[in-house]
Amino acid sequence: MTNGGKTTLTNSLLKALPNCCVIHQDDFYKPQDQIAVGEDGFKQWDVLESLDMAAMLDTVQAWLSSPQKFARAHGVGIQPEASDSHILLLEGFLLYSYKPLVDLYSRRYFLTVPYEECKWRRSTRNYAVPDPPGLFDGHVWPMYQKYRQEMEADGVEVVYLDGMKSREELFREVLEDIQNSLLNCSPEELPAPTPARPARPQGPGHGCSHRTARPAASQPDSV
Ligand SMILES: Nc1ncnc2c1ncn2[C@@H]1O[C@H](COP(=O)(O)OP(=O)(O)OP(=O)(O)O)[C@@H](O)[C@H]1O
Ligand SMILES: NC(=O)c1ccc[n+]([C@@H]2O[C@H](CO)[C@@H](O)[C@H]2O)c1
Repeated sequence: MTNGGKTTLTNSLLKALPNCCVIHQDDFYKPQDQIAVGEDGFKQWDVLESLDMAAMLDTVQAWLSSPQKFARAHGVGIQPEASDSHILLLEGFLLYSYKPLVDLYSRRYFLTVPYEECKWRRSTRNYAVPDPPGLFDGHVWPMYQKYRQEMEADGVEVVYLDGMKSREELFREVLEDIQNSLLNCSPEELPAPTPARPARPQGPGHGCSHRTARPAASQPDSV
């Protein structure tokens, strides 16, 4: 959710994880003159239609087709000795409402804070386009509720994170979880070609999509 602490957490993870790239959803906002004005009189910054999600998907696909090339193009140093895994972090407030992306994720995290905290944090922020008076209660919060309800009704599974925890605690919690999922993707645990893959906790996803595709014979014993 807005002001849950996504950027703060993402920046810490980015520094800690090897071969890690990030894509920020806010970078895909349409130009301001293409943001509709709703019946409520507010510019609709918090609806999916205000973002160029096709362009965001293209960027994710570019990473999927070659994480090394993507990392090089974005100035991320490759550390081949660290592991042969690559990680892509997506950071944004409407990541689980755009169908073509929903099943691509290996892990889905959702930071939440209570209404009062969210409103307070938001009031301290300076966005490129400042919030007009009444935007939070008239648009931001209702849209947050709407999209979250839809996500839950659609059965999109997420790992909820309590955004009231300290920055450090959240960082440790998620870092550990990511490291565990990397371990669970070690070659000896990759599914054999014929039997069905055991159910992953978060639905189909891409599972080990962060692993750079390599011929099985050349894979190391562990990540
Ligand atoms: N764990 C935390 N505890 C207290 N304050 C936090 C925590 N994490 C972030 N903050 C503060 O809350 C505000 C929002 O943080 P941040 O920019 O990371 O959120 P965001 O979810 O990316 O917001 P946005 O809606 O702009 O996408 C900032 O002022 C930040 O310093
Ligand atoms: N990044 C922007 O251009 C912009 C402009 C106006 C409002 N916002 C707000 O950013 C949040 C998502 O990070 C949303 O709640 C928008 O209201 C962003």
